[in-house]
Amino acid sequence: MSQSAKASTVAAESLLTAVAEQVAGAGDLEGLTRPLLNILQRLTGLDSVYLTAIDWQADQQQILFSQNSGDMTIGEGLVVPWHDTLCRRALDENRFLTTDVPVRWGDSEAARALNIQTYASVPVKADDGEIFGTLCGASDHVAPVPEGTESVMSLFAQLVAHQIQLERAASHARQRARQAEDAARSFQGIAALAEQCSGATVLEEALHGCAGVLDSIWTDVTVRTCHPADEGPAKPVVRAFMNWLIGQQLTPDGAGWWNRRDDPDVFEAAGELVGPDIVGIGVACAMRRGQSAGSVLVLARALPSQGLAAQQMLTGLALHLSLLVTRLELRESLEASYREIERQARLDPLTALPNRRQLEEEGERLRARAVRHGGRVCAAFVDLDGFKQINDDHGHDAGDRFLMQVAVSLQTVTRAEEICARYGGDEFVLLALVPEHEADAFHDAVRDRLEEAVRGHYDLGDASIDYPGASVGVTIQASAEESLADLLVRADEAMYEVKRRRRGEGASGRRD
Ligand SMILES: Nc1nc2c(ncn2[C@@H]2O[C@H](COP(=O)(O)OP(=O)(O)OP(=O)(O)O)[C@@H](O)[C@H]2O)c(=O)[nH]1
Repeated sequence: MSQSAKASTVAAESLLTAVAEQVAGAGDLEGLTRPLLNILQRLTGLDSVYLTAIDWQADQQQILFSQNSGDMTIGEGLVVPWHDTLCRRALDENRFLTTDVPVRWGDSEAARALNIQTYASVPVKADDGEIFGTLCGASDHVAPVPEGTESVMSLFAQLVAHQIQLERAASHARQRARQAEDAARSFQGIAALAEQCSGATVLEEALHGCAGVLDSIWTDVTVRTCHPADEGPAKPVVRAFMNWLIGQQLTPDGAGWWNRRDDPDVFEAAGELVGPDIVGIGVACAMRRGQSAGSVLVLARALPSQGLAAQQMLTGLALHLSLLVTRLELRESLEASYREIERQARLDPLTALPNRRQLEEEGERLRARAVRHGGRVCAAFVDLDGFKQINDDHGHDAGDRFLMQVAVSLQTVTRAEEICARYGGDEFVLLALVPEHEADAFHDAVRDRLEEAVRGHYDLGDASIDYPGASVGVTIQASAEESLADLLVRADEAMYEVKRRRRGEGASGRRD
């Protein structure tokens, strides 16, 4: 091997060693590129060597890293229109080296401005052929670029392209990881929102719970709740949102995000609530028959990082709130039905007076009051004399009409603290609380009151009758301990005593 061949082999080996060291130690694109530019400049002797990036969409080329010597300075960060560059011309002509730039590419303003005479350029290409940028060298004089420079620059360009691809892959992976984290947070958030809605027994409770969840997962937001019943400060914003939705002619799913461009007026209203720096407003409404029954309002000073997921989260929340409203409505109407059934079960269907079951419940309450406050329970048994005859003479319907009118009369003379019930057939019972020292007077007064109430003229449809009156038996508890059942038995007996007397029978007559 000749001396010069030996020398060039040694130079090539030391160059490769230097490059290998730089590549191994490079932490990022800059850490790789700067030493490579340094080696390249020493190797070529060109005034400026640099790496560029091409933005194909913006039609621009930018100097990323450069190394300058002599009079030529190609500044880092410099951006030039791509179509005017020497790189574009070199690429188009597939030309590595040009030593007569002013002659060949005299139309390039950038080359004229920088006074470039010699120019070398290789593309920095991804594996799939995408051109990231160029690796270049330039001098303001005719520079004798050594043989083999093109291969070295191509090798360097490959190393740079490799590094760019690595960094892009890493950035892509980081982005995917962030998206996965965001998605996980969204799912957790939606699960937490669903839990708030499924556990709530009133809408306001769910609205506040969900507002708390959103507040904890999103930063830079103010979360408010709004309910039609409250005239809270968020109400104008929510109303504007609903109008906006209707204006969009969307099927309102009750959720949305919008920005200042969508409706500046809404942002004015929001600004008055929490300050002017709101960039986004989100609303999730509990929908009831196309109207908002209540809402959660998000006023964001920075859009939640979840982006699209943030919208989905509000849509999901609106759905859960709307389901809750439906569930609560169903429960309410079920409860109302139960209450009505319960009420009906305590009423006599013909006269609408309390029936025997309710009489017994109320009677026990009266007994308890008698024990607490002193006093006695008074029971008055009313049996309509000759009722069977009314049925027989005028028919069952007329008998019904008679019973209903008697019930109205008895109800009319029943005082607020008393209870009057249909005990069965043609029997009615009145229960009252009597102060102990008034027992005797009350006994006669209640009997007279009831007899008087029942006696009189009745219009029974096809017929009318003058009814002479009922048998009324009145008893008062012997002591506060006497049971209601015993009291009613005694009242029944007293009534029969009266009935027997009224019939003019002997005292030993028994009930038929
Ligand atoms: N129209 C009608 N009749 C009823 C109703 N419930 C019971 N009755 C009738 O009421 C009558 C009551 O019988 P009684 O108490 O023996 O008849 P009464 O003529 O009043 O006899 P005394 O009590 O001895 O005076 C029976 O004929 C029952 O069929 C009802 O809801 N409507």
